[in-house]
Amino acid sequence: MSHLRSVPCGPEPVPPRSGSAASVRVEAPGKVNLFLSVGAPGPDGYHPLTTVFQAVRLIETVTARRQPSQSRQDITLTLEEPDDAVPTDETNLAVRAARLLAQATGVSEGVDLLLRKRVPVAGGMAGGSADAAAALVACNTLWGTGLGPGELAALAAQLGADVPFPLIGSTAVGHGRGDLVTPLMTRGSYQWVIALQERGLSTPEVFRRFDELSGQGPAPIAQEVPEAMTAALRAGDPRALAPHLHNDLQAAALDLRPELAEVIALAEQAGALRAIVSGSGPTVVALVEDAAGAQRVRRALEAGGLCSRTLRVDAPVAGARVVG
Ligand SMILES: C[C@@](CO)(OP(=O)(O)O)[C@H](O)COP(=O)(O)OP(=O)(O)OC[C@H]1O[C@@H](n2ccc(N)nc2=O)[C@H](O)[C@@H]1O
Ligand SMILES: Nc1ncnc2c1ncn2[C@@H]1O[C@H](COP(=O)(O)OP(=O)(O)O)[C@@H](O)[C@H]1O
Repeated sequence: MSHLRSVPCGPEPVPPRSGSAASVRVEAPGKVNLFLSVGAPGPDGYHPLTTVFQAVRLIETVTARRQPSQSRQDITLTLEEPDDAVPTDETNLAVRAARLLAQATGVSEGVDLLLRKRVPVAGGMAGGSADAAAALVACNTLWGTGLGPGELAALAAQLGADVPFPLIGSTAVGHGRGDLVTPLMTRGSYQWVIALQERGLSTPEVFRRFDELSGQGPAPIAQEVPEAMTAALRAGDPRALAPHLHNDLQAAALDLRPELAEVIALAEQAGALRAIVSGSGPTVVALVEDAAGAQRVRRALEAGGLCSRTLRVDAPVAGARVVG
């Protein structure tokens, strides 16, 4: 089913705009879920969510380059740093995004995409979704297709539940599959220590385990984000936010990867305000008060030997935007 109603889809291909830029570079952020309430799956297999996304300073970069006019008109993707875990074919979310935009707008031009990844792959931080959002914005600019934010969001939702959020970034509430996003007013900056795992977790597998663990059905989904959480975010108060961090998928992720419970415990013992699994995991994110706190938590995690790497990032940051 198409979610896109107002995009021109006529049979006439849109000719390339002469004189426009040869390349467009776009940055888009990864995310953490500050709150994730999951309901029972619907007939399409998708679970209704009430979630709070926060965009973190782990930035994906997609550069869209115009192809020489005599070349085959195609969509190609190259990774700046080759990674076996990231496909470079038609299944890459950035390629799917470019193709969907071309189809929706009748563009016949190709594009070469160059992708620089900084978000851990299959880590529950929506790196692939950020790539798709960045590719939509980059190609919309390169091709001069002129879709507005609402039209891009509708295409994004067709690519994946997590794709609309990196278009807007900052902090937002997600409903539906997580694709219906509304910006949330927040203040201040939040410091996170990110504990990475060598091996990712598959999102569908985590949702499946969630269903298994829920037996007769999960607890009713939270219809709204708890007021205490939105108040803490409005106040810009990480101490007040910490007790309200919540992830319904955490039990499923811990069931699949029991060692993550130790990662969480280590981070909290080292002084993190709170540590939780990010989205479907296996990345654990620890909210810390300041740089000194971050350093203590990173040291403890690295000494514990239960994660492959740690990073320190701040949040929130802006959504997909053209740079350079
Ligand atoms: C769990 C979350 C939380 O933000 O993020 P990640 O931790 O994976 O980044 C998201 O819901 C993931 O979104 P995303 O990764 O875009 O999901 P999609 O590609 O649309 O769907 C992949 C699969 O996940 C399951 N899925 C996804 C979203 C949803 N609301 N219900 C689901 O059941 C379905 O099995 C679906 O086939
Ligand atoms: N651009 C992309 N970057 C990363 N993974 C991608 C991309 N396109 C498709 N994939 C596939 O999607 C899977 C999950 O991607 P990712 O967005 O990194 O994780 P998550 O869904 O946990 O946030 C990867 O294992 C990979 O096979």
